[in-house]
Amino acid sequence: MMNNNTLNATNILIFGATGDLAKRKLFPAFYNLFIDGRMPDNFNIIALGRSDHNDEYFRNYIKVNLEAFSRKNVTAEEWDSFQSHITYFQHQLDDESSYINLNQKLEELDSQFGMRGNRLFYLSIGPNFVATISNHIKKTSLASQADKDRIIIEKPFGYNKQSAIELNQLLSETFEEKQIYRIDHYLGKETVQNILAFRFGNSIFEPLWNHRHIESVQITVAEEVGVETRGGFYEQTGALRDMVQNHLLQVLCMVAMEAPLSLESDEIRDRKVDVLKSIRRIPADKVDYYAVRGQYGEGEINGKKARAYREEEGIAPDSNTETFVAVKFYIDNERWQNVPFYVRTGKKMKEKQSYITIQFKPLPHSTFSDTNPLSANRLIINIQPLMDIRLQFMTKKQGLSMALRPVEMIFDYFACKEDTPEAYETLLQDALEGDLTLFMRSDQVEEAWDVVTTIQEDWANKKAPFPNYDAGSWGPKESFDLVERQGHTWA
Ligand SMILES: NC(=O)C1=CN([C@@H]2O[C@H](COP(=O)(O)OP(=O)(O)OC[C@H]3O[C@@H](n4cnc5c(N)ncnc54)[C@H](OP(=O)(O)O)[C@@H]3O)[C@@H](O)[C@H]2O)C=CC1
Ligand SMILES: O=C1O[C@H](COP(=O)(O)O)[C@@H](O)[C@H](O)[C@H]1O
Repeated sequence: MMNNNTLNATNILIFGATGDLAKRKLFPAFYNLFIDGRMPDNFNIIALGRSDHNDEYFRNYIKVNLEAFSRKNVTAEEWDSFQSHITYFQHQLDDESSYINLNQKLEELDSQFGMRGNRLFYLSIGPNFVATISNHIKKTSLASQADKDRIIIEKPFGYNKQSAIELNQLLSETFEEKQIYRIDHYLGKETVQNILAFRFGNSIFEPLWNHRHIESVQITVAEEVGVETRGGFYEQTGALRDMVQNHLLQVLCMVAMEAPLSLESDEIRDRKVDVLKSIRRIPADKVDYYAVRGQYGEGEINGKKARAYREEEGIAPDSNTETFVAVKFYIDNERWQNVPFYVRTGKKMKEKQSYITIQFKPLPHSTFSDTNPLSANRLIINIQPLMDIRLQFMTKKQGLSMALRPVEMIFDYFACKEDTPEAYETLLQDALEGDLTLFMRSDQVEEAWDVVTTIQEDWANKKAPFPNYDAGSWGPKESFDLVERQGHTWA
C-alpha cells in the first residue's frame, strides 16, 4: 500500500473510540485516506476506551463498522494492511495513572518508528471531558512538542460563551493556538467548501451578492434521524448547541463573508469572524420574535410509525430539550443590511435535506402581461444528500405566444463522477498536514456562542409547550409564522 511519505510518522490517539462518531465517521475516514495513500508511511491509531477489549476484538468491531459505513469497499488485502495500524488501549479519562501508562505505550510505538513521532489527540467525546483530558495531558507531558503535537476537539466546544472562554484559556496552558483544531465537520463538506469557489471564482454572481439584489437567505439542515443511541448526550445539548451554534452559523459565514485576500487560514478565519461580529444580537426580550424551538412528538416517516422524542432511550419523560430550531438573523454591515438570514434545523423531519436558498428580489417592473407572472430568481445550493447548484430563472415557453415559465439550470456533482471525499477525510488530512483553514479559531467559537447567548438564556428559563411538531413533518407552525410574517416562505 502506498502512503504519503511527506507526512511525519504519527501516533493518532482517539479518545471516545468506542463511540458513535468514531465508528461511523472517524475510522471510515482514516480507512479511506489509507486506501488513497494519504496516511503517513508510519502511523498508529490508538483507540482509547473504558472497556476491557483486546486488539483482536476491537479490530473486528471496526471491520464490521467499516463494512457498514465506509465510502469505499473493504477488501481483504486492504483491511489486513490497515488493521495492523490499530491498537486498543483501555483507559480511564480521569485517572492520572492511565495517562502515565499511555505515555509508556507511546514511547514503545515511537521506538518502532525509530523516532519521536507526531501525536494527534482526537477528542471524540462530549465537551464535559475536554478539560479533564487536557489537564492530564499537561500533567503527564504527553504533548511536549509544539511542532509535532496537535489536538482535535469535537463540537460543541463548551456549553456557552463563558465555558468556551474558559476552555480556550485552559487549552492554551498546554497547546499553542496553532496546535488546536476545533472541528466543525460541515466545513469539510465538499458542497460547503464549494461556496467559496462559487462565490469568488466567478465574476457573475458576486456583483449580485448583496442587499440590493437578494431578498432573503435560507439555510435548512433537516434530518430524518432522531437521537438514536445518543439520548444522554442530546438531552444535555439540544439542537441550538448541537447544530446552530456551530454548523449553521459556519455555513452562514461562508455565504455572507467578504472576499478573503488569500487562502491563508487566518485570512479566511478573519473574514468569518467579521460576519459573526456583525450578526445583530437578538435582544433578550425579543427571543420569541426571532427564534422558534420545537420538539417532535410521535408521527410517521416514510410510512413507518415514529416515536416521540420523550419516548426515546435516555430521554426524560418531561424533557424540555429542543430537537428543532429556526432563527431569523440580520447582519449589520453594508452588504447585508435588512436581508433576513433564516436558519432552521431539526431531527425526525420529513426528509433529510440540507440546502441554502438565495432568494433574489423580484423585478421592479414586468414587461410581460399580468397573466404571465414572473417568479423571482432563486439560487439553491444543495449540500446533501443532493449535491448540486440550481439556478432558477424565467424562459419563454416554446410556442407561438410570448408566454413564460420558470426553469432550472443545474450543476450536479455526481454528474462529474468525481470521487467525493467525506468531510472527515478532508479534515483529518488537513489536521495531519497541519492546515488549520477549515478549523475554528478560539475567537470564532466564542463569537458564535455570543450570537446565540440570549436565545440560550431565554430558553433555559422557560418551559416550552413540547411536543409541538409531529415526527415526519417540517417542524412547528411557529417556524412557518417566522418567515411568513415577512412575506416569505420556506423554500
Ligand atoms: N455522533 C455524531 O454523529 C457526531 C458527533 N459529534 C461530536 O463528537 C463527540 C462524540 O460524539 P459521539 O461519538 O456521538 O458520542 P458517544 O455518546 O457515542 O460517546 C463517545 C464515547 O465517550 C465515552 N464516554 C461516554 N460517557 C463517558 C463517561 N461518563 N466517562 C468516560 N467516558 C465516557 C464512551 O467511551 P467508553 O465507554 O469506551 O470509555 C463513548 O464511546 C461529541 O462531542 C459530539 O458532539 C460531532 C459530529 C457528529
Ligand atoms: O454534529 C452533528 O452532526 C450530525 C449531522 O451531520 P451530517 O453530516 O449527517 O449532516 C447530527 O446528526 C448530530 O446530531 C450532530 O452532533
